Amino acid sequence: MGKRFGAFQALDDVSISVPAGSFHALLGENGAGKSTLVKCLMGFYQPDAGEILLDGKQVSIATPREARALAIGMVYQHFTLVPSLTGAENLVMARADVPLVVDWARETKALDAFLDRMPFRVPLDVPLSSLAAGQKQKLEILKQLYLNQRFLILDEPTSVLTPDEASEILGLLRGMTDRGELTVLMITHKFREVTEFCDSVTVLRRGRKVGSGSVAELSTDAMAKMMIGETKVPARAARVDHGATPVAVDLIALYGDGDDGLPAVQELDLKVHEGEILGLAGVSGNGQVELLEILAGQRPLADGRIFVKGKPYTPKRAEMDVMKVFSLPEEPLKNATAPRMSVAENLAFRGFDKAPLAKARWFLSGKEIRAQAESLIARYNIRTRSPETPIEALSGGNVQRAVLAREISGDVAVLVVANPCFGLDFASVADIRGQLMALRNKGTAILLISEDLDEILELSDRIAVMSDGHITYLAPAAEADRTAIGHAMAGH
Ligand SMILES: Nc1ncnc2c1ncn2[C@@H]1O[C@H](COP(=O)(O)OP(=O)(O)OP(=O)(O)O)[C@@H](O)[C@H]1O
Repeated sequence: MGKRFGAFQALDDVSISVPAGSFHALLGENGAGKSTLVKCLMGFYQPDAGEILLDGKQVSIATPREARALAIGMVYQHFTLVPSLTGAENLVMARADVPLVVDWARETKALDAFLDRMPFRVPLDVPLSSLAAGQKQKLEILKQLYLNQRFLILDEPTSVLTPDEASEILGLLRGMTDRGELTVLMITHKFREVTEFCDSVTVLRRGRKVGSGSVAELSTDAMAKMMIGETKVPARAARVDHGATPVAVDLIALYGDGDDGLPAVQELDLKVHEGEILGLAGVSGNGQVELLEILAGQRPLADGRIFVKGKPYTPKRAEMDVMKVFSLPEEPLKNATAPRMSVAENLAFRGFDKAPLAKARWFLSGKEIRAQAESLIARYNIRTRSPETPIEALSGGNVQRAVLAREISGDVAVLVVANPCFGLDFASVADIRGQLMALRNKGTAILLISEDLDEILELSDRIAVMSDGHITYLAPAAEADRTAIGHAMAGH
């Protein structure tokens, strides 16, 4: 298969073969071409070279609808089901032949019979929004099985799950492939998932296939080497001991509402000191997103007070600018970029109205904006064809890197980040975590919101847990206890 975007060869003569009933991993660094490959298989893109053989027969897949008719389905990193509908409604509505008037009594019976044949169950009678992340992801998979998809493409399916949930779901899928009920092609950045659940692996680098083989015969090191070639993983800056430092951010009795109008952040108190990483753990959906949005000025504060370096702080652009408060939200393409604007323009959002990017505060200097972009692209290793490329054309990991570059490249007093390494390959994870540590060492106060407990344990000076909108646990990292954190996360 080959695929070009303009002059850029995103996939170059890549062949991959997935035997029926096997579990195949697709590995590669950010921008390697993994999504492009599966989008060609799903009919989102048309490959411009190569062919697809299904059960030995050549097929053409012009649209996702045609992929679906061939029993090829895909599960994404983020949830795609409708939160306000129940599981049953989501499943039935996803069908191509959904009738004008649904006979719910009949459908419920049919769904029950369907669930009886499945290796796992999910409550289908409650709105999706009331299910935990693991349950939602199971339902995404059940939906594909309900639609009779027998070749499942999973794009980093465990990013939003806890390690236990991830193991459970991959274990169940592995059981189905072992019984020959399913064939799986999974994009992942986690070597553990490859070694524990997959039979074979293909590795892409810069659009080309650089290796493949049976998992049993490949070491993690060999796979890592194939992914990044001779590139060196940067060594992490050591944690500098600052001793006691002043409070940089003081959050006092914060309240904020969620999208449903119900309180999402409730009586939240938290301090982050200069030169400290405060790790905020929690199961997703406990108010972390809303807290970040309040601090980033994207959601109104219902009540409470925020101080930055002792001064009252209102999260508006002008104050962020003066007090040097920066943030990286989840899903940065959606929440922190203008997708169709160029990489250079997106990188200029923080400073476009100031010298040197603007002259006399009114006239933007295209030359300066481009020069700044070129320097950030080089420094943060953002893989883009040019600074003028729309940011939505970058791979997921590179969008993440671009937004981080914009937020952390200047003088940063306070940084609020949510899942900064989401979807990044292992070398980029090391790089970004190193950058966060270096910022902390320079004195930045970092509030690190993450669903990855290992990330929190690795980076934080102190660890807090957020549950049901407020802080339920707080301890210095050296004294933090995994079990106690787990209990606090579960709301005990
Ligand atoms: N629609 C598009 N237009 C232009 N270029 C694109 C488009 N989609 C992808 N690309 C480019 O193709 C390359 C491969 O991107 P792809 O999304 O396939 O990478 P990936 O391996 O899935 O990365 P990640 O792990 O970050 O998701 C990237 O350099 C990207 O910028």
